[in-house]
Amino acid sequence: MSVLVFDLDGTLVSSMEDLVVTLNVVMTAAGHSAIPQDDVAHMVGMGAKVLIQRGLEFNGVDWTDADIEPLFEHFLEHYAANIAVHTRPFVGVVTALEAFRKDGWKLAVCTNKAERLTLPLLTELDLSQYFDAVVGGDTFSVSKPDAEPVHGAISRAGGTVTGSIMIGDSVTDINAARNAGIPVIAVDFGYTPVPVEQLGPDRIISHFDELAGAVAALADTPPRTS
Ligand SMILES: O=C(O)COP(=O)(O)O
Ligand SMILES: [Mg+2]
Repeated sequence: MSVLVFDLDGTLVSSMEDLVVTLNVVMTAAGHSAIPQDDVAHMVGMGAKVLIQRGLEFNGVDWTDADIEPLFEHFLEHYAANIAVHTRPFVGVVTALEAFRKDGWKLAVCTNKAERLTLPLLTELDLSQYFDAVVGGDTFSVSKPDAEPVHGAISRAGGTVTGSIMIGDSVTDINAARNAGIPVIAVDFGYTPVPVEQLGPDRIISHFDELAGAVAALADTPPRTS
């Protein structure tokens, strides 16, 4: 049984505005400057702790692990309370997920967002029902681009690595898919400092309407491992 493994932020959902609001609440409360959204878009994809670290570096602040913890706690508290103010599924997501399920695909989420944020966000947006498994950045001891969360998502969804496909928006997802030994489709509307064209995904889509065609084209392609 094959699994479509979806990244979350920048792939299934447009979450940038809510992430920026929370990051800037945290930054300004700690006495640092707010960061413009276009710059934050280059910092998302490795979870909230890395987002905070990159935000501090953007503000020229030297940080230690001890500095990050209270900011992370503040981030979790504020983001959990404001998780879907602006965040919505990208256009065509629900139609595509329904069609894939009808066609017999298992579906999973594999995100670097913490599990305790990921599950409520999916519920809030009425997306939980479509997924056989949800893996967050802290579900396993390692996160994407490591292969383990991708393999974990596939096995928790009841599927096999062979035939499964990753869909993501950043270098982290593309490398995670490569490490996991599965093909990867990149969306070109997500959050990445490097255009996905330069990252060598197996296919690129610009709208969820194009996903079925890309999946069909890859379904019988042997996996690349480099
Ligand atoms: O950085 C994050 O919060 C998670 O991002 P992802 O869903 O793109 O893995
Ligand atoms: Mg992403």
